[in-house]
Amino acid sequence: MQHVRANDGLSLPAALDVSAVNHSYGRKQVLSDISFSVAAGRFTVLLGLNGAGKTTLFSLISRLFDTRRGTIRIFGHDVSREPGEALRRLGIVFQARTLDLDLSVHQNLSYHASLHGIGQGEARARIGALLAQIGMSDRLHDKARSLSGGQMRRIEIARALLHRPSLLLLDEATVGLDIRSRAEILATIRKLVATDGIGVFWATHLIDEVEDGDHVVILHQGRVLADGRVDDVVRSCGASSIREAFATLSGVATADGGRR
Ligand SMILES: Nc1ncnc2c1ncn2[C@@H]1O[C@H](COP(=O)(O)OP(=O)(O)OP(=O)(O)O)[C@@H](O)[C@H]1O
Repeated sequence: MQHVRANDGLSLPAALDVSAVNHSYGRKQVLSDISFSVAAGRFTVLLGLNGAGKTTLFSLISRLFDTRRGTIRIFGHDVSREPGEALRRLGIVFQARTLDLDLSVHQNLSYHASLHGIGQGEARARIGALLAQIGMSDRLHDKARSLSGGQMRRIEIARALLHRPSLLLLDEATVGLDIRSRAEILATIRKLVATDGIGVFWATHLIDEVEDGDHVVILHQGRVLADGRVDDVVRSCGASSIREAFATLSGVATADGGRR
């Protein structure tokens, strides 16, 4: 594995630390000895083809699945031993749509706020601020089913931020969206990192969503092939771009079929 990350976490715990994690569905092993960390307050990309194991990894991090081998820590808290402490620091947007289509935007968000024990007045204030941030204040009372795919995604992002997590996980958040919506969502998330200091772990198979200053974890067939700053990973492969580095490491032409 190309492991080029400097020890940039210093004495602070990483936002996410995954150590020697394995996962199998029956006899089929889909994650093999996965280890990497995600620094606080930074945009880190989990890059891998469809089927690489990204969703499985997210299911383990969020504790949808039990981790049987290995450990996962969120800001130093083991998700198996201290799930409450770990998970309250985590916001997650899954690949599959999860809004209740028959409820309004407000109802979808306030239900989530109440699950996190946020009082009604505080929830109203946070919902107002988040909808303003994502440019959707005018849709508060609209039914979720009346929103476009990109708008639904933005509401899901707002919902994931309501309890003010320090680490936000997004699994293929731009899948199925047009180019403009993709760019808007990615820009919204990058801005969150820059202005609010939130750490983001962004899973994608689209190489054009990766920028040179990002950190990247390359996952391929259930194994971590590289982990570090994009420019360091590129250099350590003797490549001229992250696209070429991915091809060199995985033996597959590109993660996204060569799209630019
Ligand atoms: N419930 C399941 N039972 C058996 N195999 C599964 C199950 N879920 C996923 N897999 C297999 O595990 C491997 C990893 O799948 P996973 O969904 O984690 O990958 P991914 O990188 O998220 O891909 P995608 O972006 O297509 O969702 C694949 O080979 C997949 O077929």
